[in-house]
Amino acid sequence: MPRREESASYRTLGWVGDEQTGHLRLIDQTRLPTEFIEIDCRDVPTVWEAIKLLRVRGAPAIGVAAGYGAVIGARSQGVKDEGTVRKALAEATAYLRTSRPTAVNLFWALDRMDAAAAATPPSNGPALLKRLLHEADAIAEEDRAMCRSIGKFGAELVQAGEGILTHCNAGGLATADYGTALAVIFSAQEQGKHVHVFADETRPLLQGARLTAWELQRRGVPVTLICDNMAAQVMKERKIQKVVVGADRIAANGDAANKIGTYGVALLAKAHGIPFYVAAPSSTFDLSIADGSAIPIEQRDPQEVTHGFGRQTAPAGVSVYNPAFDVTPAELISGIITEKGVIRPVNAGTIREVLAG
Ligand SMILES: CSC[C@H]1O[C@H](OP(=O)(O)O)[C@H](O)[C@@H]1O
Repeated sequence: MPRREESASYRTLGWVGDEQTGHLRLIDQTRLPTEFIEIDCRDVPTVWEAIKLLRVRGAPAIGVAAGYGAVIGARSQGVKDEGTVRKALAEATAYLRTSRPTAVNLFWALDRMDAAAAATPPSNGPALLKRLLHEADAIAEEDRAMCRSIGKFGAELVQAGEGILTHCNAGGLATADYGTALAVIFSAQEQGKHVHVFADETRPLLQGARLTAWELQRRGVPVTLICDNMAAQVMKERKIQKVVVGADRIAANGDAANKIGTYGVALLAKAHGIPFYVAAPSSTFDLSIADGSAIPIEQRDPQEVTHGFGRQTAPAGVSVYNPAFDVTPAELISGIITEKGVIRPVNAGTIREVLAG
């Protein structure tokens, strides 16, 4: 049963109860900003659907949701027999891997859940399930800590009074808490360095208009919403001194996949001499791929484009191209703000050095 509640401080998602009878609770982000609805996920298909339909979204938040989804799946065929729990976990993680292809955090989290089970010596079903919930909780807690550290390092780059442009939503809603790109802004604000944010609405699903503007308003950060096609003009008018965005998967050389439109913003920033930063935790790096050409780009339902805003906005049968992400080459990125420090210049060597730190 959905819960309607506008709490002063919200929790994007989290576990409620114990490992045997508890469940995942998450804000249904498709209902924001007009409705604050939380949904309780008690089976794996509900978690899968929540990820697929962006009820929960944002690379780190998807990873956290997948971790808890693995716990729900592991107990789905009974808890008593340990072999049954192991088999159910494997089926659940394999299924959750099919929900969305681009955010590497999904696969990173599910790998962690599978590895936690493999590293747990034979015991019994309840003990294994408790261990799995512990791992899912650790993924969430680590993400909270990484976001605050990203905020700390990122805020050092911010000057009071700057105009900062961001694209899509890389706020608390995209993570376990506090965000990545928005963490930079929240942390700067907490240090008394107030900035003005220009938020791209981010078609077709409007994460910027619906979610970033909502988050910033709630925290008292001045925000101006712009259409995606206005970014060049606000840069030309010298309203923007910095761009900070999130990421869904960063290759070993620093090429970064993020919401569609990010690559264009990076090109505009370059053309206007504006620093362009990516903020992402180490769990968003995929060092198994050399460059961005290997990042799978999700293709989404054409109706997201033709039936946005609650009405049909294109002729029936029109051909639609709807990639959900694009890849910004490392040479357009001034620095990558991680929980371990700022990677700059951005290249395979500096990435290895900072992530190893
Ligand atoms: C902090 S990662 C946020 C990242 O995820 C978003 O994609 P989606 O809304 O489709 O999950 C977007 O690329 C954000 O930058």
